[in-house]
Amino acid sequence: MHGILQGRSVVRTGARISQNAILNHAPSSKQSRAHYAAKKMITIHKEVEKIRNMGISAHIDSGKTTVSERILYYTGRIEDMHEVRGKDQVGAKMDSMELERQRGITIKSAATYTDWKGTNINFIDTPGHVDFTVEVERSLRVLDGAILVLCSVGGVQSQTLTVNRQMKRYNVPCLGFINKLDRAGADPKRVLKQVREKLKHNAAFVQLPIGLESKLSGVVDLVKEQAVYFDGDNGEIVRYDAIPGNMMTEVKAYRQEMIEHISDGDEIVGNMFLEEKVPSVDDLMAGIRRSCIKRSFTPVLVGSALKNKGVQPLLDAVVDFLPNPAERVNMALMEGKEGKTDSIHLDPSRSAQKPFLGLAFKLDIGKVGQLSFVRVYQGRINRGDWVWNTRTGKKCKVNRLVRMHSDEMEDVTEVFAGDICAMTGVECASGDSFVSIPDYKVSMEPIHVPEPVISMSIKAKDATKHSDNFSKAINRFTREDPTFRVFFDPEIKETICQGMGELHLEIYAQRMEREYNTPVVLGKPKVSFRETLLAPVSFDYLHKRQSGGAGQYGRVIGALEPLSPDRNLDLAFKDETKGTNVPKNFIPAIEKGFRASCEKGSLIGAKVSGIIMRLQDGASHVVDSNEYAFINAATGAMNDCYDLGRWQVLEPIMTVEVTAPIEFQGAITAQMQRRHAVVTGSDSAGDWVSLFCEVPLNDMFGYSTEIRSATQGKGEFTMEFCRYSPCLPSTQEQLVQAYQEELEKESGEVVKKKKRN
Ligand SMILES: Nc1nc2c(ncn2[C@@H]2O[C@H](COP(=O)(O)OP(=O)(O)OP(=O)(O)O)[C@@H](O)[C@H]2O)c(=O)[nH]1
Repeated sequence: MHGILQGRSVVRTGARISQNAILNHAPSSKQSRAHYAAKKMITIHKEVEKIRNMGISAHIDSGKTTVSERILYYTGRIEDMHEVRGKDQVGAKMDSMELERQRGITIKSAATYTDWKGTNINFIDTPGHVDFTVEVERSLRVLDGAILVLCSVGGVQSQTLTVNRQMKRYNVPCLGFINKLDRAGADPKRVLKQVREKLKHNAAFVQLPIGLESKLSGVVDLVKEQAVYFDGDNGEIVRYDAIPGNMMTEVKAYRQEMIEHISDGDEIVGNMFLEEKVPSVDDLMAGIRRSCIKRSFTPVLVGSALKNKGVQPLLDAVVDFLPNPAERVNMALMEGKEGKTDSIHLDPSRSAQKPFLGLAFKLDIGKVGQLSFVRVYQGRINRGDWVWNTRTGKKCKVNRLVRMHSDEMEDVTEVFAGDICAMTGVECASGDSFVSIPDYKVSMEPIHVPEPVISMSIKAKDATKHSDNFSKAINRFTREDPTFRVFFDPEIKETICQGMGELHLEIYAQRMEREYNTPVVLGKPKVSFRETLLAPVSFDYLHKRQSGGAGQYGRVIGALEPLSPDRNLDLAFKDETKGTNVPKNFIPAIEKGFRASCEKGSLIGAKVSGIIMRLQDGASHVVDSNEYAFINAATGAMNDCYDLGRWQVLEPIMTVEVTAPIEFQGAITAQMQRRHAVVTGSDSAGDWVSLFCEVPLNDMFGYSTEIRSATQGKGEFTMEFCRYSPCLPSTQEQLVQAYQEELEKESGEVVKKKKRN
């Protein structure tokens, strides 16, 4: 009853509004320039209630960049809209890199800010490919809310699960936006079901689509009970109208469902529900806001960014439901007594009363030098101020303070808690904290950086001509991206790069050629295996050299133990010595020797992890003990452990989702089984089937070609890192044998060279 009455009242409001069609954004050809110029002068120093820091995250190709482009257009930040991979060859604003525009994918997250109905929205468009996952990770670390974009056909996909985990890790509230309702096969109800079942969200529609696929004409706002249409050439005129008569029953049912879900997530609306009181529109709006911020309810909106439908209500929802910076609890670590750290609450007020604290979450090294993207968590900072890096203790001057608009910079003089800005002149690594007072020993928790899983050899095609540029490029890329690592392997005399996937490394190779004029050759991709210990092993090693010259003396006694499987990528060291047999000043040298020995294991020469060295005792000499002696003692102890311990190879296991027309289900299942997959589930929608599996990365090489040929080019797959697990005994045997042969070949060559000499 309630719903229908509300609906009628909206018919009147809608009719009134439709006559005076609201222009949320008016860049019609005549007005556009004046409108754009006026909008460009955005007030920066808003009160905290008028700020939103939000991200747009999703699985590959769900439409994040297209949504961002519409947001920029409707808020007057850009004059024209361009499509990702559009015919005009311009590309979307947020995909500013040439390679992004060419390939139609987002590689780097891009930040910008805009203004919607008086609220300042800072937002970051993030990549969808799992290879660039660190970009999503660090963006979500500093944002207060997010839009989770879902494709109305694809639904919840593998990368949606990753993004969802990342949001959970940083407790980021989100709105769901089911995009691409214009596509054939669009099924938003199925997607909502998946959001509930697979992502475990207490979610409900707050909008319903009016028509689907080619008949999509607008959306129904279930809270305010009105239809919303998007008129004009680019959907810039938002027209509110009465709900179509044929949708009344559906609207009533889904509104009731929405109220029930809000009640589950919000106490106040929940009590009204129990007392059978009818919540007003304001009650519902407030309830959605409270529960969305608490992450106990996820409002789901719908639309089609490409067809310009549903983006303005999405912006309204960002303002109405996502938190302002003061509504998030931000904690920092404070150095306490005796090396202990305490968690402290940060003050979100936009004033200079409390000391400044900012987190550098991303670096971009370009023409202006290092541009450090910083989220301000407390206090204020002015251009020209001095700041201290809490990790290095270094003091640096903020030469320039800017706000980013994709690849453009706009200078500002000061920023406050809640702002996102970029600074030049400050030296840092991504994840460093800055403070304005040197003895303010407070820093933000670091950003989670996933371990690289794949490696390839890399070299400049013309090493003599391009060695300088090659080093410059490597230096820049490794500083900007903590998941891209490069090192020289002296044994095989090759430079090795490691990353999150083949695409990740290929993109860097292409960027070297484009941006540094240095064509490079990549070797075959190799999996980054690990080695770990199966059972504890004790050590007692004396390193002694006391004949002639300065002596060396150091003895270490203790045990090497495996860590629990959930810590199989960690290395730990514990000093359990009592007394002064091993003087405390030599403990760091022992740890150094231990960690250096873990760089290369004895089975296959891979990194060693998942172990703890417990140092329990040892011995020293008054004259001959020094750091070097204890480093050697630790190395000797590790060599003994390699000989005496039982070791095992670990390999990266990937979560793989294969999608193909249903007639190929048998073929893709067989393919996966041949690749030692463990099938964890399957799902079908219409004529398509999705297979979910866990597969060793080592067995996934060449799969893109194989799936294409087995499914007439129709099948596709996505994969992402899941965990490291022990590899099959047969795989371990093969790897060990190959490593032994490699070693023999090398030592054979050494012997031959010596003979020739
Ligand atoms: N039919 C339809 N296509 C859309 C819609 N939104 C985006 N697309 C298209 O989907 C493709 C991917 O869009 P993007 O905006 O690049 O998606 P993305 O999520 O940013 O992509 P990545 O960052 O590479 O993961 C492009 O070809 C878009 O034109 C939509 O609402 N309907």
